[in-house]
Amino acid sequence: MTFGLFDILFSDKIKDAKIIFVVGGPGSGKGTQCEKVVAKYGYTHLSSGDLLRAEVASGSERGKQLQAIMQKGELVPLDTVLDMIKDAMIAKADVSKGYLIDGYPREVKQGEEFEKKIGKPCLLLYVDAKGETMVKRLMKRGETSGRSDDNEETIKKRLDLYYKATEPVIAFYEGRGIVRKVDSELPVDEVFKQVSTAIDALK
Ligand SMILES: Nc1ncnc2c1ncn2[C@H]1C[C@H](O)[C@@H](COP(=O)(O)OP(=O)(O)O)O1
Ligand SMILES: [Mg+2]
Repeated sequence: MTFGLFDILFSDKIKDAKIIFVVGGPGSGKGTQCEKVVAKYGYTHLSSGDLLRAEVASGSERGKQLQAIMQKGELVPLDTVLDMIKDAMIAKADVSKGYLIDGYPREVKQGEEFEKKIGKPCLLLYVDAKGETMVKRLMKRGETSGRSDDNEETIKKRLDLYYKATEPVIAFYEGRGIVRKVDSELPVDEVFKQVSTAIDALK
């Protein structure tokens, strides 16, 4: 592996910024909590799903390929997501005190690649809700979200993939002692109290 000057400058810029992974099933409430963290702490919120959907909306060739993958409820290629996150982080490097990386890593390998190319997370926020709760919320969100993956068939696939691929991510970082679980069965503001406690504890 080689490092260019650009990479060195990048790591220098973000080395003091906190990196928080926000992990939880589809519809668990990651986006909802991240918005509140942005408002209270001024962190930069980067949702891998939103970045990908923006690429789809641009109508680019890459966007068309991504659309097909996401509609099936599958994971898009690792390098694609990581490049997008990195570009978005660079764009905010001068102003950002911290980054909320929402919906990434989806699998252990993605976490490892992120650390190699970008840096180490100081916290993994585990937004936990029951499967049935997530399905209910997604079906409701699907009424207005316009998201092509908020339909019953795709939701089931996304949940299966979450349990299979993403739960091991939580176990992986538990080994490092940086996981804080919040109970997202509770009302939004109650969940946010738990989120705040976890963030306030960061040095
Ligand atoms: N604690 C909570 N109680 C009730 N509804 C919640 C909730 N957190 C989120 N929601 C709602 C808002 C959305 O319509 C839906 C999914 O939330 P989201 O933040 O978009 O989830 P995610 O980003 O994890 O997919 O559930
Ligand atoms: Mg989301």
